[in-house]
Amino acid sequence: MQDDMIFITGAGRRVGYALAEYFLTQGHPVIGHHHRESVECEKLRQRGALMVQANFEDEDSVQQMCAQIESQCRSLRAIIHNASAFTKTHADAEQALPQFDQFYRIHMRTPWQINTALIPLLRACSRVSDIVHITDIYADNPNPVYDVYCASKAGLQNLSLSFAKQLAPKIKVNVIQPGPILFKEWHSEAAKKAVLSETLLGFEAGPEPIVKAASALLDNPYQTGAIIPVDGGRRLT
Ligand SMILES: NC(=O)C1=CN([C@@H]2O[C@H](COP(=O)(O)OP(=O)(O)OC[C@H]3O[C@@H](n4cnc5c(N)ncnc54)[C@H](OP(=O)(O)O)[C@@H]3O)[C@@H](O)[C@H]2O)C=CC1
Ligand SMILES: Nc1nc2c(c(=O)[nH]1)N=C([C@H](O)[C@@H](O)CO)CN2
Repeated sequence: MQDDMIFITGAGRRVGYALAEYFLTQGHPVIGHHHRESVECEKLRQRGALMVQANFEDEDSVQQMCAQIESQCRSLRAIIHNASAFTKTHADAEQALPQFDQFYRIHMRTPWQINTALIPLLRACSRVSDIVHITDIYADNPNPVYDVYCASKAGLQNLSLSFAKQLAPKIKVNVIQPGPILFKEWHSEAAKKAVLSETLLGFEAGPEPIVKAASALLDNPYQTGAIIPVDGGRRLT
């Protein structure tokens, strides 16, 4: 059983993996969630992280993951909700309707289910503990091409504010809103160029700015209910 662990969802790749690497390097015990196995998962295991698997569309899978965490962890320093799906809304309504379930489950129901199950471990932390939800600047100002995704991120953002009200002062709850952090492999060069032309600072950030924002939130004793854009100014254009 370990104390004051940091639990990161979607830790098997990209931003989530960068977060797990950083907090391990800072000396924190880390629990990393993954949906699919990856080379990065094995690297985290080799560094001593506890890796847990779950499909966030399946509430039983999530419940089993939470039970596994409770059996191996005496307290949590933080939960960072990073896991997410990202697809355009299908043009065909019949294909779009299942996306509502997918995004609702991954972005709203599962973060709520995890927080609710693991609040006792957050309260058992030796100091004030944290929940960080990673949403999107699109939660405030949606891109209609991704309307269902955006609405689910807005729902997560609103849930975050309820958790902040419910859990203070022992647990802080904050939101990070990324902008163009890491494109997908399916983004065309033209699409990337268009996005960055609308981004004041003009470059694809990489995961480090999100790591910096998460670390700053955990270190700041006087932020809860905060919503922090990390977007190169994209939300202003
Ligand atoms: N990348 C960007 O430019 C931006 C990112 N964001 C947000 O930042 C966060 C990190 O972004 P990024 O690293 O690109 O995220 P990814 O798109 O790479 O997804 C993160 C993880 O979510 C997990 N995931 C997807 N579906 C499921 C599922 N059904 N059950 C469990 N886990 C699942 C995946 O796990 P696995 O790999 O194990 O399958 C994946 O590694 C996300 O919340 C994203 O919405 C917001 C705006 C911009
Ligand atoms: N889960 C994800 N959410 C988002 C991603 C991503 O890769 N995974 N990417 C974006 C876009 O790249 C956007 O930031 C650039 O237009 C948004 N959300």
